[in-house]
Amino acid sequence: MFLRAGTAGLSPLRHTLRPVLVAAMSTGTFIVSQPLNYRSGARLDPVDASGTEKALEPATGRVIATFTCSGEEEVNLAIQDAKAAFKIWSQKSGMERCRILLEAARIIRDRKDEIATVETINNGKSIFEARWDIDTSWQCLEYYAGLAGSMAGEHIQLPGGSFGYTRREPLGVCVGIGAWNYPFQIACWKSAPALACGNAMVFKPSTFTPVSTLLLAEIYTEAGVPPGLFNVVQGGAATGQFLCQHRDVAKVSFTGSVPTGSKIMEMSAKGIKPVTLELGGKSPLIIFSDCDMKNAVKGALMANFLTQGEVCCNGTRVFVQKEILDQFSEEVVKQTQRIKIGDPLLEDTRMGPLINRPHLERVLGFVKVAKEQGAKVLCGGDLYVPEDPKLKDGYYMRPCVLTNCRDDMTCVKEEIFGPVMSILSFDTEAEVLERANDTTFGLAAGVFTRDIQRAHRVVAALQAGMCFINNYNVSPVELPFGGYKKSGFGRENGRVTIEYYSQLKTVCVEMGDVESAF
Ligand SMILES: NC(=O)c1ccc[n+]([C@@H]2O[C@H](COP(=O)([O-])OP(=O)(O)OC[C@H]3O[C@@H](n4cnc5c(N)ncnc54)[C@H](O)[C@@H]3O)[C@@H](O)[C@H]2O)c1
Repeated sequence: MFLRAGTAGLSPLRHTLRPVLVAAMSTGTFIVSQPLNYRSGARLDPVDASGTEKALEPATGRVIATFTCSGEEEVNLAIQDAKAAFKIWSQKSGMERCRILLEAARIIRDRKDEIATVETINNGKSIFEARWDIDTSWQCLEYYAGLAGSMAGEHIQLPGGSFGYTRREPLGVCVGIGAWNYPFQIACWKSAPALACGNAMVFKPSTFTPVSTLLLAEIYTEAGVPPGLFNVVQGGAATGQFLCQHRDVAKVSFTGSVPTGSKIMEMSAKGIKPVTLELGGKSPLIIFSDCDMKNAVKGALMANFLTQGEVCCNGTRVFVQKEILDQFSEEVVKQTQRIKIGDPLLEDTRMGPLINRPHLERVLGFVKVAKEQGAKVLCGGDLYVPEDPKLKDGYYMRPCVLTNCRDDMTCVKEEIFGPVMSILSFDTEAEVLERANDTTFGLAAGVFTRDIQRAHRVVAALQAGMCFINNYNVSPVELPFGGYKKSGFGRENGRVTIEYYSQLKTVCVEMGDVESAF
């Protein structure tokens, strides 16, 4: 299969100058030779640099792209370009924006396999899962396309026939900064509401996963957004800082770690820019003894092992009521050992490699410390070397289940961001709530029980922005997603996100004479 390049909307000159992209889409062969920045509706190399980076294929450890990180001048150009496109886009009606976003959603849906393949190659997650990510990506565009046409203000009657009204207006040029675990999906979850509200966006992917966002940029162009409306700049912290500090940026939406989120907030504070922060977590999953055991076990695996455990909202602190601890642990281990690890492009693989070698070593380090602190490894937690020789330099490990865990252990307190589940036992509802909330994070939480009153009572008491009852880690785009406490603020998805990408203008209209104090 060949990677199809979206070309509609490009000038003939640009089109013919465009280098031929890539390559056979199988593990060990994919190379990106095209530029990875996107501005004015075309791929290009940045005019200045703040270093170079290499992107890897985690399955094999191969370099698939070497790229230049954008310097200050390139960031300026991307933002100026977005400003010009904003002038055109913000004047369009909601229905006009709706049609273009629907077309972009259609193209993503049609190219799902190809985009999922690129995502799998650059991120390492299984192709099975990557297709889910692409589904929640086009669904997000469809959802906000649907809302674009009905965005409206209010009309408020005042005394004497006077009245006021409100206009819901876009913010301007928004910046999106993404993490590496859901590269395409994060770019969609930020850009869809931003564009639906009439904004432009400059997006910076993680340096580990620069590739798939370019496909989104090309798709937006093909669907008919004005050139410059969605630009991509590549780079790390330096490029991110140029974006956050830029005076013409109206808003920053960030997905990543707590320490970086705190820096983003500081930089944005100087320009009084609103920020959305989607940060890390150490979420609790509470399994009561009256649960449906089969579903609770499936829920625990969903809560821990998607994308090799590199998921912000994972329920990694699995609290199990004492009566069922042994039975639950035994079943979880059985299911975990069945997870097929290996080449992420194979249809039956369910766990691919971690993102890179340092991260793999960091995750294995957490397992080592857990053992030293008294945890017992029920399964996994060690390196995995696939039989296929082309995978020997990939970053694989066996998914790990730890038991005998205590609340004060490092593996229970810190975000590991790898396939490591910590099982803790509890006696009472009051006790488990106290312990579940004893964390500085508050992204997600889950509860498995057949007692409907208990389920709602428990989620009401949990300090987390996204709570699941009798399931875990499903992401319907209709539901708002975001954190409490140090997991951030602002929301993505759902109707409420319109509030985070727009502002209200109030207009007060006098129908009589001015009543003056003078
Ligand atoms: N809440 C969510 O929705 C969500 C989703 C995915 C990941 N995450 C979190 O993201 C983290 C993992 O992602 P990561 O390792 O890419 O996080 P990270 O904070 O290291 O990087 C995130 C992004 O910020 C950029 N960046 C780094 N320093 C910067 C700076 N000083 N100024 C501006 N930009 C800067 C990076 O280049 C990258 O694009 C985990 O903590 C995970 O929980 C949260």
